Amino acid sequence: MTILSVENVSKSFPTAGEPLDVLRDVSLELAGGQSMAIVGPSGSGKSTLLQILGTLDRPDDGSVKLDGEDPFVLDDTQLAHWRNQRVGFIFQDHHLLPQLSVIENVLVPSLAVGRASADHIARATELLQAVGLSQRTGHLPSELSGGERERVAIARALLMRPALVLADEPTGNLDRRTAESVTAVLQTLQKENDAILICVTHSGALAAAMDQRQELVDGRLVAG
Ligand SMILES: Nc1ncnc2c1ncn2[C@@H]1O[C@H](COP(=O)(O)OP(=O)(O)OP(=O)(O)O)[C@@H](O)[C@H]1O
Repeated sequence: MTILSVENVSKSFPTAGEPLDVLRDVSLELAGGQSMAIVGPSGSGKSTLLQILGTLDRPDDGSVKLDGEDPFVLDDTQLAHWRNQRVGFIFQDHHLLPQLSVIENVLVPSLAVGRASADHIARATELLQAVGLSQRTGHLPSELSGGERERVAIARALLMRPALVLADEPTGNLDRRTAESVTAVLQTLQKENDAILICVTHSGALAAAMDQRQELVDGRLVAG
C-alpha cells in the first residue's frame, strides 16, 4: 500500500522585511485510500503546501516521500516524469485546454509519455463513464457546465493511476448540489483507485466528506 510521508516541511518566502514563514514543521502521513482536507484562512499556506506535496515547489527543510522515495533528489526532467506518473492535480478553474475535446483533455497526461496508447484511450473512456460524461466525450470544454468541466478535470487527474491526488478547491466555483455530486464522484474514484486524496478547501461540506481534517494555523497543521 502506498504511503505518503511528510516530515517537518518548512517554507519561507522573502519579503521586503522579515521572511514570511508560511509553513513550519508540517508533518503528515496518509496511506492509499485515505483522504484529508486541509482548511485554513486565506493566506495560511494551503496552496503552498499543496504545491510542495505535488513537487511543483521545493521545501526549504523537511522531506516528502511517497513509498519511501524522495522525489526531490530527481533532476527536473526525471521529476516531471515522476510527477506525471504519481500525482494527479485538480484545480478550481479546471485548467482544461479549450481547443481539445473532453476525451483529448483527459488524455493529456498520457501525451507526456508519447502518444496515447489503446490502454490510455480505454482508461479515459472508462473514467468519463464513471464521471457521467460518456455522452460528451467529443464536446469542447466551452460546451460543458462548470460541474461537468470539473468532472473532466477529475477524470484527467486519475488517468495515469496516480498514487496521490491533490485538489485545490475542486468545488469552489460550484453551487451546493453540483458541489455535492462532484465530491461524490471524486471520492468514489479515489477509493476505487486506492489513491491518497488531499483537498485544500474553504468548503465545510467538502472538508466533512474527507476521512481527516487538518487546519493550517500559523504555518502548522492542527487537527481540524
Ligand atoms: N512565490 C511566492 N513568493 C512570495 N510569497 C508567496 C509566494 N507564494 C505564496 N506566497 C505568500 O505565502 C502566503 C500563503 O499563500 P498561499 O497561497 O499558500 O495561501 P492559501 O492558504 O492557499 O490562500 P488562499 O486560501 O487565499 O488560496 C501568502 O501570504 C502569499 O502571499
